[in-house]
Parts: sequence; structure tokens; C-alpha cells
Amino acid sequence: MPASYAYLGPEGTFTEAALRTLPETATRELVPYVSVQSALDAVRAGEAEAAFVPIENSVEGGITTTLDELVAGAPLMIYREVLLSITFALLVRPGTKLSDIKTVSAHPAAQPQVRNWLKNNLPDAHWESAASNADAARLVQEGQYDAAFAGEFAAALYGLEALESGIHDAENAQTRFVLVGRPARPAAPTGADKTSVVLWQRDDHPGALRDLLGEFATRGINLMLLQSRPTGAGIGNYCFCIDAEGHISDRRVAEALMGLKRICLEVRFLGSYPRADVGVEDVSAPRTGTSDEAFVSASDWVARCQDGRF
Ligand SMILES: O=C(O)C(=O)Cc1ccccc1
Repeated sequence: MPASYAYLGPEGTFTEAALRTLPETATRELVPYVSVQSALDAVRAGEAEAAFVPIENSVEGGITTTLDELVAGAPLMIYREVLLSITFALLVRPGTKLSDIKTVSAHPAAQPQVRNWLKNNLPDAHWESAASNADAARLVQEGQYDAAFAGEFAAALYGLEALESGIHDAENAQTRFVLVGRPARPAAPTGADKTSVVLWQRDDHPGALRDLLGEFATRGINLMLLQSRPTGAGIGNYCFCIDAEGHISDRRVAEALMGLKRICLEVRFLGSYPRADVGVEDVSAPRTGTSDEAFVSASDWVARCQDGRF
């Protein structure tokens, strides 16, 4: 198995900065890819052990290219998540003034995070999307655009300077990144875990989504992400990407997944992995009747009833 991690590059992305916070990167080769899709395909092809990509931000929600890749194609699994607080710098070629800027570029997920700043400071600048924020910086260096929104740390890599830094429309904007690999046994539960799945409804009927959500609700499982994505089968056809509290080895989570498997057309398990937002000490105890012990004793009781030993 090659000891390399693919990531959304080029060098100097927020993705790279978040990836470098993982201790195991000291013993891995980190290989930049031009897109989320190509980084994930490197994993599918066995060229990389895992890929590190952005999946969600606190301003706009899910990063749809990543969700769509996880929803379709050969199955992949989330091993880890990392949260990074993000503020942008406006990177320009040395000597550029604000009044010189006619075009600005960044990853599409950056736009909602800098929209107000742009309206107030560069209302006439033309927005051009780039494959990543660092790629936008590279294109500014090449002279294709006048300015890029990227991490301040990317300036030196691309011979640029930060005309302004600390740009963020929303306070405490965070981006969530995931380490994605081929399907494998999930890491053991830590006590503060998250489980990701994709659900496809079997048929369209009133309350269909409520039925899916009910499988979590009746077992006391809190949800942390619910994002619908078009299935491609026509208007009104959606699948649902869901992050739920807990680990597949928790009885309540396993039972919820069994319930979903029975009622859904398809369920794709995307992994159980440690939560980056809280530690074990911050996780509240399971709601009454939803602990592993409660499930075990209820199932023992049914077995005794079936045996006539109640
Ligand atoms: O990692 C990057 O630099 C990216 O281009 C993805 C991204 C976009 C917006 C905020 C954080 C990460």
C-alpha cells in the first residue's frame, strides 16, 4: 500500500494546512491533486492510501462536489475529520493597488464567505472560480487574474503579497475536511464519534423523509448534517447525506441503520469516525432507553419470551 495521502492542491490550500494538523502526515508523502475528483480517484485506483478534501463549511453547508463524489462511483469511506477556522487574504502581485483589481478568483466555496467584503470594497470586480484557492493564487502569479482569495500563507509560495488579510463575512467561519479511503473496518469508537450515510428513498409518499429521520429519532440519535442531493433521475429526485451522532458499533446506531436498510431503496455507509468538534467529556449520555445496555437487556427479554422463560 503506498504511504501517500492525496489532497486538493496545489500547495498552499487550506486543505493542505488542515491535513498537516494530522500527526500521521509526518510519515506520509502528501501529493497535491488539481481537484477533489482526481484526489478521490487516486484512492479508488490504489495510487494513494487516502485523500483529504473539504466537505462542509459553516457558511454555505455541504461542498457539493465532494458529497456527489461520495454518493456515486466506487464506494469510499471517511476515516477522519478536521475542522479549520478560515479567514481569507486578498493576494495580489507586488505593487497592485485595490483600484487596479478588475478580476478576483477563488474556489466557489470561498465566494459566500467574502461576498459582503467584495460588495463593500471591490463592487465592480469580476468573479472567476478556480479549482482551489491556491490555484487562484497560482493564476494571479501567472497574470490570468488580478487577485485571489486564499490563505495568507499561500502568498510566499506564489510570489504574491496580501493586500488585505483577515477577510471573513461570518465570524468563526469553519471548514470541515475529511480523510477518505477505501472501505475498511472503521476505527474503534472513541465515545465522541460520528456516522455518515447516504439514503435513497424506496418510493415517494407523504412523510417519506420523516420516516427516514424517525429511524434516528426513536433511538435518540442526534443529527449533525442533512443535505439533499439530486440523484440525476429527474426533478424532485433526491438522496440524503446524513451525519449522525455515534458509532456503528453503538447498538442504537446499528439498529437505526438496520431500520433504514429495511425501508430505503439503498443505504451507503460512509464511515464512523471521531468527531473533531467535541471531546468525549462534552458528549451527553445516551437518552433513556437508548444505551447499549438497554438494547441488550431488551433483546435478552424478547429471547426469554420466545423461550417461554419470562
Ligand atoms: O483548500 C482550499 O484552499 C480550497 O480551495 C477549498 C476551500 C475553499 C473555501 C474554504 C476552505 C477551503
